[in-house]
Amino acid sequence: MGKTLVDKIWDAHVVVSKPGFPDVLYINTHFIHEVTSPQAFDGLRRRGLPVYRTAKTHATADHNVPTVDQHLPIKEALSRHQVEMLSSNTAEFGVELYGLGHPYQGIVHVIGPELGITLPGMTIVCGDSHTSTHGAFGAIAFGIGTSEVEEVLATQCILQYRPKRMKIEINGQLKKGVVSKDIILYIISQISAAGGTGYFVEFAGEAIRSLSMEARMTICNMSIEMGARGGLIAPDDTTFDYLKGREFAPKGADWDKALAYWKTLYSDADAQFDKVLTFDAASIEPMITYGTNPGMGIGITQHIPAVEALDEKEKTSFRKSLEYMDLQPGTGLLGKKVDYVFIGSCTNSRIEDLRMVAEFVKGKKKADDVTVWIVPGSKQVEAQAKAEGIHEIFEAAGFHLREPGCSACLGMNEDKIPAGMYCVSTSNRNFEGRQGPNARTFLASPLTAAAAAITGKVTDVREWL
Ligand SMILES: CC(C)[C@H](C(=O)O)[C@@H](O)C(=O)O
Ligand code: SF4
Repeated sequence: MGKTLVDKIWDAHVVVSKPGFPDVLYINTHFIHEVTSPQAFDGLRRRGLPVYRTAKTHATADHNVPTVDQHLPIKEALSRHQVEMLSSNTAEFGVELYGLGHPYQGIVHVIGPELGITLPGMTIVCGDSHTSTHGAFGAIAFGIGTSEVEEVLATQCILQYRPKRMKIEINGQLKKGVVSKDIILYIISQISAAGGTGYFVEFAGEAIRSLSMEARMTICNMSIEMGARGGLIAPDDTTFDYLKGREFAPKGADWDKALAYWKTLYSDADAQFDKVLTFDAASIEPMITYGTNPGMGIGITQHIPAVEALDEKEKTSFRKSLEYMDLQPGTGLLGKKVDYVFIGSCTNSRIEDLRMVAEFVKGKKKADDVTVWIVPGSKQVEAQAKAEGIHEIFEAAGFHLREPGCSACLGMNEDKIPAGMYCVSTSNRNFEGRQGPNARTFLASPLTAAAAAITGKVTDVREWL
């Protein structure tokens, strides 16, 4: 019987496998950032251990960094401390750091792919749930906890049970105004924020194949928001073209050898999945969330469900969620006033996202009472945007391209959405307090966010295209 892609990669990395125990899995690449690494380094120090493979460990500062005046000392004491600890720990243990001021600095899930560190067939971990992003290259990539970060730093291996495999096929073609963020918000709205629990999800089908690498990353990034352990997409020519010539990608004869292997990385035609779901791309419209988990999403023209339409057990959390959002069941969101627009995060802060926004806002002005934050995913994205004149289009529209970091995706740095305010956000989580205490989040695509920046309201971007 054939193998799934997940099994092919898994089997190539198992060091020890014993029935009834987790496998010992070799890890090709370990990304670290300032939030989940300090205790792991403390643990190494306590045990007197070095980092086993420093060259396979890559560090960046992203969560706690400010997104203006990065050349000045960080104002918030806790954030400053976290970032300083990453600098001293990486220096002590010999790990290269792309810290503030470095031309490669950025959100960990943006810099791995753009530097060609993330490659097909790899096992990749990071003490961060959205490590699933790297699965877009046909890699097994998943988030781990702080004690596992220590385990991987010390051994370059991790103990893991083999996951169940799910395939999600998106057939047909996307309609105008619908982009990859809408695909993933749609899937999660259909299967719920717990619908992928215990699975590694392979995304397939014509609509996925036709996506760029950056659009594929958006999908895999949010696979964990349906509870999955990770998501991945089989590599193809789009993947290989994206990787060729990148800083850390193999070169010359090494490239040819790697390419020959990468071409074997697909699920065999007769491979068995534990679950298969199929959706039609044409039935997806621009999506927006109304609640406090990413599964609470609707097509932009649709209405929030009525309470009566829900299961008894869902009703209480649904009511609580709408209370937090100060929204009424059974109503639509179109025309709802918006206070902030945040375009950024490891879901949607790459150059194609910024290009998409720039193309839409060119020649338009932002609404007077909306604050717009556009935060590139990395220094390289920022430099590219400037080289293309994208920052000037933003300035003319009334907003400013900030400096790279996680920013308002989570309230862990200076960029917080004030209490009670509504923010259309291209990030991946809309939990209570996620963007700041009592802030209210509408998750959407960069296009839908750009439209809200111009009108100051929740808007159906298709009316403008
Ligand atoms: C801080 C970090 C551990 C966390 C995560 O794991 O995802 C953050 O990146 C997030 O998006 O909530
Ligand atoms: S951008 Fe947001 S989701 Fe991504 S790593 Fe940073 S905090 Fe987590």
